[in-house]
Amino acid sequence: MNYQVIVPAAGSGKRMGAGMNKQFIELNEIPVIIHTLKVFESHQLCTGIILVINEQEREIFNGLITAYQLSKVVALVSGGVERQMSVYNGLLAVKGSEYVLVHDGARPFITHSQINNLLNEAIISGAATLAVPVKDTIKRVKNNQVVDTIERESVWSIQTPQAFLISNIIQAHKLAIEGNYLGTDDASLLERIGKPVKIVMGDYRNIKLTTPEDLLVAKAFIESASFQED
Ligand SMILES: Nc1ccn([C@@H]2O[C@H](COP(=O)(O)OP(=O)(O)OP(=O)(O)O)[C@@H](O)[C@H]2O)c(=O)n1
Ligand SMILES: C[C@](O)(CO)[C@H](O)COP(=O)(O)O
Repeated sequence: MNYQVIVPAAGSGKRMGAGMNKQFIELNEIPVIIHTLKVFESHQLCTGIILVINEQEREIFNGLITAYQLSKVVALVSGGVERQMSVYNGLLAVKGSEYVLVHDGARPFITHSQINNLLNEAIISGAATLAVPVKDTIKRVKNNQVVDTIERESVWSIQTPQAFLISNIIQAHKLAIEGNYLGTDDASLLERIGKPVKIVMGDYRNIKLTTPEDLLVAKAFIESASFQED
């Protein structure tokens, strides 16, 4: 099944605190966003990458796309204030594709096999997300006081990519806008309108680079060569 992918990269990287968009931080002398884009560029079923950017960084992104010869980047779309708005802008640029994937620019360790597993489920169910079971004990807390302990077997850490039928995810985004709902991922917009989303087992290495210690982990993944692009 062919697909297009939206890659939101228009954040500011506040929690990373690098003084620049974390997409440009280099791992093994290659910017994070390039690691991410190369995986989709080399994935046979991907017919187009829609990259969502901060307008002020357009020249930098254009330069990188040229330098790394990323021929599948079909559009550079302006992002919004929140991730959800950036993805919505990306969705409006998808053309001629029944399925769409959404993948954070800041998750450079995605692999072809994970994408394939996700696509297989999306074909059956219409909507799917990669995720991994949480390893810690999770408690609900209010005012620094434990409220209760959540049954661990029912809690998963949600990753990207997430895969959707294009018509369903556009409808979910429109209804979220109408309802003033802001979610931290796209699957939640389908959940709130009662549409099922399947979980596909992801990989603990598919981390999102969010805070500075994530960079140490990322460097370790790369140096140990335990991460192999397949
Ligand atoms: N308005 C936004 C906010 C986020 N993103 C993108 O969504 C992904 C996940 O977001 P996050 O990790 O929160 O990135 P930042 O928003 O850059 O980080 P922070 O929240 O720490 O500022 C990133 O690839 C980020 O660039 C986006 O395209 N548009
Ligand atoms: C979409 C996501 O990466 C799934 O884990 C996550 O929800 C993004 O959240 P953030 O608040 O932008 O870090």
